[in-house]
Amino acid sequence: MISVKNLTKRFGGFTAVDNLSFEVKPGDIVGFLGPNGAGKSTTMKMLTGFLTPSSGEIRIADQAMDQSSKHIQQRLGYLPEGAPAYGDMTPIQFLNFIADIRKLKGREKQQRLDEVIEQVALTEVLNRPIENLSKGFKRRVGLAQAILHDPEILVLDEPTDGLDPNQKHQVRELIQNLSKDKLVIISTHILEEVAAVCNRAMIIASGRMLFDATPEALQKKSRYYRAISLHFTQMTDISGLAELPGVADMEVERHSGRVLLFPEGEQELMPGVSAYIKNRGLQVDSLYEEQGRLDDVFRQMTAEVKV
Ligand SMILES: Nc1ncnc2c1ncn2[C@@H]1O[C@H](COP(=O)(O)OP(=O)(O)OP(=O)(O)O)[C@@H](O)[C@H]1O
Repeated sequence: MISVKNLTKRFGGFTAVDNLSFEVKPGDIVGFLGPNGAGKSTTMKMLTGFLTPSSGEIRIADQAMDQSSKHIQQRLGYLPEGAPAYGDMTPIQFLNFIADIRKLKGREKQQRLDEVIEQVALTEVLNRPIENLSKGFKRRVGLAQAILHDPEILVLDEPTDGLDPNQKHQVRELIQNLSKDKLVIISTHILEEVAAVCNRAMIIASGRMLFDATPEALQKKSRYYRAISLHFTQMTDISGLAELPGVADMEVERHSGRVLLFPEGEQELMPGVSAYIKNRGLQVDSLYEEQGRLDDVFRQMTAEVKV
């Protein structure tokens, strides 16, 4: 369990993290979201004991970070932003080195190395200097070192940054397949990643917490949530759609010609829209209810925050 109270970090006169309080429990996979400079990396550095807070308290598994950082660090894995590693080492040398620091020995050490190398698909580059690897492979070396000792707590700063779509998918699967009693915090700029992997979304901007709930609850805040999206096969008079009961607003997307009908409150529009189309014999090539657009909510929430 992580418990954070009134966490603040100032750099000179600038407040990067501003009075954050939250708790994270085993089983939580938290997507930590925020625009550039929101304070995500700074928060993660404090959570992992690499940066001292200006004020506030961090407790992990009932130990205070300012008193027991070494103990806490044994229980967590951390992938920092960028890909810091010893560039002139090869991945296998680097991972052996990390395994020794993590006090893994003998059969267990070899077993963990084999497992992790397979999990993050590093076999083909094991003997090349890390500095010569592509960004994606460097990122995977970073991930491997974070999970090597099978920690209960994982803090991953943009784990899929620089990966190609297949690798992104693999890393998401890896995170999803971690045992259910782990506690994971992932920062990302990819909103779909949060919907795909996380069961909790936190949004910060200017160091302050704006939202902390499930990704579904975040989606529900979108103005597109339960909006009806339809596209007509031919030019059609659509003025009647805006008059249907429960329709608060209608928009036509200029580039696609797609019609969007926004509901008043929680009203369900699909039955009325379907009946309207059927009764008039109109031809549509697509008709569906939107789930809500995360990028839209994110923009709306973070745009309101003054930097
Ligand atoms: N050591 C430092 N000294 C001064 N300012 C810093 C330092 N580290 C971070 N900052 C500032 O604190 C703010 C938060 O930075 P941080 O890296 O935590 O943001 P972030 O949310 O991780 O951004 P990004 O998504 O771009 O990685 C930024 O304005 C940054 O310039």
